[in-house]
Amino acid sequence: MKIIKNGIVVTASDTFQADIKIVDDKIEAVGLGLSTEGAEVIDASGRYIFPGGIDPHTHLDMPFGGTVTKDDFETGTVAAAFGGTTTIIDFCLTEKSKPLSDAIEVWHNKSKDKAAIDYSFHLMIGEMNDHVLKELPQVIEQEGITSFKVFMAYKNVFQADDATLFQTLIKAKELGSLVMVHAENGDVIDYLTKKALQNDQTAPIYHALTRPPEAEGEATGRASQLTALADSQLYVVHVTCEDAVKQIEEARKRGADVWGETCPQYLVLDQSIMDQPDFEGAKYVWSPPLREKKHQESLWNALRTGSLQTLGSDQCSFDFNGQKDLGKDDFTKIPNGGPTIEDRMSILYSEGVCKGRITLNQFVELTSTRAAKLFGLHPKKGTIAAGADADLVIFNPDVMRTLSQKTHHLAVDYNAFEGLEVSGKAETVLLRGQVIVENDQYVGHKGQGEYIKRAKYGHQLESKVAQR
Ligand SMILES: NC(=O)NCCC(=O)O
Ligand SMILES: [Zn+2]
Ligand SMILES: [Zn+2]
Repeated sequence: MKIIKNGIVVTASDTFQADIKIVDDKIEAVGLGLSTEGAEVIDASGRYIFPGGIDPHTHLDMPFGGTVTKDDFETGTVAAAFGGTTTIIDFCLTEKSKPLSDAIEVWHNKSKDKAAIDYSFHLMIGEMNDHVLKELPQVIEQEGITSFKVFMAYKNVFQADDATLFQTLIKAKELGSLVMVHAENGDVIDYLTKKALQNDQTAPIYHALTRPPEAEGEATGRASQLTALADSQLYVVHVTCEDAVKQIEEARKRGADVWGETCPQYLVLDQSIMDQPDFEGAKYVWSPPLREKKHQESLWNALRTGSLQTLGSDQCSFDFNGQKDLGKDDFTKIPNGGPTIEDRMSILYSEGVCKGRITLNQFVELTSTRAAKLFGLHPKKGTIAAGADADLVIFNPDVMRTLSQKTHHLAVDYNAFEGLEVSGKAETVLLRGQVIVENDQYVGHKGQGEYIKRAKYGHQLESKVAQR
């Protein structure tokens, strides 16, 4: 038994002083003056206690562009734990010609006995056909995978057509699951990319210039309309720009169930960083790309007003030396993505809460509670309440630190936020009642993270349509 004493408990709805009693892997009680008899006491004076972070968007040990992400389920989840994240949902990539179960087995093999924190999978749908339709109910019932990802971009690689997206929306509704989209117009991007290369525009900045905000806005609007037509629900991953935010806001005003996620890189970095000499811009090649600075204000407003509901990391790291440089002479060959899993929560706390853009409770909602609800993990995860898993972060708001590759816990050879000063630090992290980070050390063990089967219909509880 453990008692965390004297901390300030913060949930998505409340902030209050209380002790937390933990028995085995669960929270047994939250209240003032809990008896410490026979308990191991953790003093949290002057600290906040947050529910463990839930990162709904990661790519660990993922093949992409002829290489594989540098961070895998071991290094990536240890780094996540240092940042206060105790659950991730990783994207399981499928191949069109193979059964879905093959891909899921591959992802289990990548993660089993490796993950330091709890984990689950979303499943990519590349093409809708009779085999997929037949397999989906089993995937949901046996694997507890209740969310499906459709890529509207990456032509000739992951991109699915509108018929696939539409049928996935219809089927997901029938099966109580949620469709997620990477919303960019892949055909337009393909055309712009080919034109750029014909004009010898090969540097990293052209990655951004060939993927304009309009291409994201158009795809977001199209996916939202198809969702309304299918009377289904949609979660838009990595929203980067005003164009896409507007589409989500309009869809929500019309009463549609469209939710959106943004990521820390889009909140604090802008496109100008990609136009550096010596190929440095390759470190910041994401899809969708970093935008002009003006878009950051739209994203912050959307987080504050509830038009965007979650913060994912989109962790997808490649070394600068030896991986990003595959695209030295051609930006289309730079593997897309960056290291963000560890700093996701710190950046939102420091840039969001400390700068008065969001409240403490919104911080918890955006980094944990809403993802738990939308993806069928709540109330086991995402809150501090009797009966929930004791996934907890004891957070010191008074520490100032500088984000850097020298001090991060990822394997990748650079930090996307190098030099950024942040306030606050996840000092002690508990996973299901066990301390896994304390005194700047990882004290858990490899494979401690468990695979989580998620519930169906979680997002329906958040549904505007269902509420009506
Ligand atoms: N975002 C990115 O650039 N890489 C990861 C794959 C994806 O999410 O599209
Ligand atoms: Zn994506
Ligand atoms: Zn992603």
